[in-house]
Amino acid sequence: MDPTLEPLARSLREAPVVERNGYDYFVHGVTDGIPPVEPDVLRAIADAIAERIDPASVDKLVAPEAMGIHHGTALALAVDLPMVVVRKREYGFPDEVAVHQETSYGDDELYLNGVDVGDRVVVIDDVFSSGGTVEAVCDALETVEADIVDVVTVLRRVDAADDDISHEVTSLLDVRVEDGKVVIVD
Ligand SMILES: O=P(O)(O)OC[C@H]1O[C@H](OP(=O)(O)OP(=O)(O)O)[C@H](O)[C@@H]1O
Ligand SMILES: Nc1ncnc2[nH]cnc12
Repeated sequence: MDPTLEPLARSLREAPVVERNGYDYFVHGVTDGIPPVEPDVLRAIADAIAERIDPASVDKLVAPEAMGIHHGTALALAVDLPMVVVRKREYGFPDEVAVHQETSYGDDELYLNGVDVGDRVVVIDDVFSSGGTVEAVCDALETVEADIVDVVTVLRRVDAADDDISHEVTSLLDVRVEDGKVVIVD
């Protein structure tokens, strides 16, 4: 493991796990904003993602609401790129694209604005679980004919991920939940 991610790994092992619609949902600053996420952890995440992408060949970062936003923001500051938020709120702008998001424990509508034809984008999110959110965001980006350069999530739940998704996803840490605890998978 990247040694700068050790504090993140340590705190994940202590995260409480709650049941959400039959799904083992861990609660952590990275994925939920509670308990507080330490600046060093946020910085280490942004730096580790920055190392995995080539900012010179990217026009915009794209982060889904809500928990992609703090990681997208920290990365945008680190690599000096603009960031678009995929909202759960409809604006009704002429080029808005609406997609349906299905997660491991619920569903919602997502609305993409602010990405143009040919934009080279990197998608950033906190966690890849079933892959439903990444799939919905990528569908919306394909609808506007953006060029999806990379999809990066901080965490990947290897015990929930659907391998049959259309885009390769890079994650900083792979995790699973076992006996009510988060386990880091090497
Ligand atoms: O791979 P999936 O099964 O789609 O799960 C991952 C998604 O689930 C959470 O979003 P959610 O919309 O539930 O909540 P949030 O608004 O707190 O980000 C998380 O932030 C990811 O976007
Ligand atoms: N906070 C969270 N904990 C565990 N799995 C998740 N999948 C999406 N959000 C999650």
